Formats: sequence, C-alpha cells, structure tokens
Amino acid sequence: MHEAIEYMKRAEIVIKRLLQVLLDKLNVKEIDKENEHMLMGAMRLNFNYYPKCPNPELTAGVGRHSDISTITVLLQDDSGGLFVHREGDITDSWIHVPPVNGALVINVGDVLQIMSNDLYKSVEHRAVPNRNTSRISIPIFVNPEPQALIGPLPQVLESGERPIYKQVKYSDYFSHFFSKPHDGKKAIEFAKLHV
Ligand SMILES: O=C(O)CCC(=O)C(=O)O
Ligand SMILES: [Fe+2]
Repeated sequence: MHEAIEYMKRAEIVIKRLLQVLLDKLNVKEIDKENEHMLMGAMRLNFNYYPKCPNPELTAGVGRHSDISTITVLLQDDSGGLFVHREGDITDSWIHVPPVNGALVINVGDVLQIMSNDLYKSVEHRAVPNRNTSRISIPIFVNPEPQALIGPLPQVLESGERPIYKQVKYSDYFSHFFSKPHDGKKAIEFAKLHV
C-alpha cells in the first residue's frame, strides 16, 4: 500500500511534465488550476492480472478499446501481451509493445483527443494473456474530475478551426463507456458533434 502511494506521488511529477509538453503544442502555455482539474483532477491506479493460459486465442483478455483518460501511464512486467492498433491500414494490424526494463508506456486517451480536436489521437489497444507466464500490468489512468466539462480547448479553436466535439460532462462520458462492452473507439462518438 505504501509503495502504491509512493508510486502515485512520483508518477504525478512525470505526468504534469508530460501534460505540459503535450499542451504546449495546443497553445496552452501554462497549466492553471482550472486546466489541472480538467486534465488530471482524478487519477486511478489499477492492477491487471492475466493468469497464464494454454489457449490465449480462446480468451478475451482486455478487448480492443481506447482509454477514456487524458493519458495513461502503464507499467508492465517483463512478460508482454499489450498490442496497439495500427491506424490507417486496410487490414487489421496490431503491433506488439515489448516490455522494456525501466520504461513506461504512455497512451493518449480519448479526453486528450477531444480537447485537442483530433490533433492527438487516442490509441486503440488490447491485451492478451500468455501461454506460459502470468502477467501483471499497472496503469495509472489520468482522468478529469467527474464534474469537469470536456470539449475542444479554446486555444485550439482560436485559429477558427471547427469543433469536432461538443462539451460533455466527464462523468457522463465515463458512464457511457462502462455501460457497454469495449468496442474499439466507438465511445468517442458520444462526444461528437454531428453536423
Ligand atoms: O494490460 C495492459 O497492458 C493494458 C490494459 C489496458 O488496456 C487497460 O487496463 O486499460
Ligand atoms: Fe487500456
């Protein structure tokens, strides 16, 4: 428990730095308190356990989805099992994300895609169990506060760009996502302006 708290505290420093760099490209030069509530008002540490399985092809693992976070910081052990979807291919192709000792995987989530009006794209991914070893992965989901309104940032729309998304309350987006089985990047449709 103590280690988990310590990990979150240290990760928070890295997360703030990452968000500063990502938001700088969106013309947000400083992350004020209000933005902080929107970007990282609620952080969740999860533990995923995938027991070894003689027939991984028969299991669901974690089905294809994108995270509904701003970003996700993922620590994985050395067994492997995470795949990301290659966008734009005609065939469905998946790239294995090999475990690298001491490295964290950073996923862009739907919230950052929405706030950036599609400049950043959330990454579709899935995880499968291994035949011979069990696997543990530990994501930190960096989420907005439940009450936060999520939409394209004013700084992004300043140039006259058309908003692709409307403002949605994060808790509504969250409930929508968890009301159905994972289904690729379908959840983001919930926030789309259909004009
Ligand atoms: O186990 C993994 O590597 C990824 C798990 C995942 O995608 C999730 O928890 O959202
Ligand atoms: Fe995920």
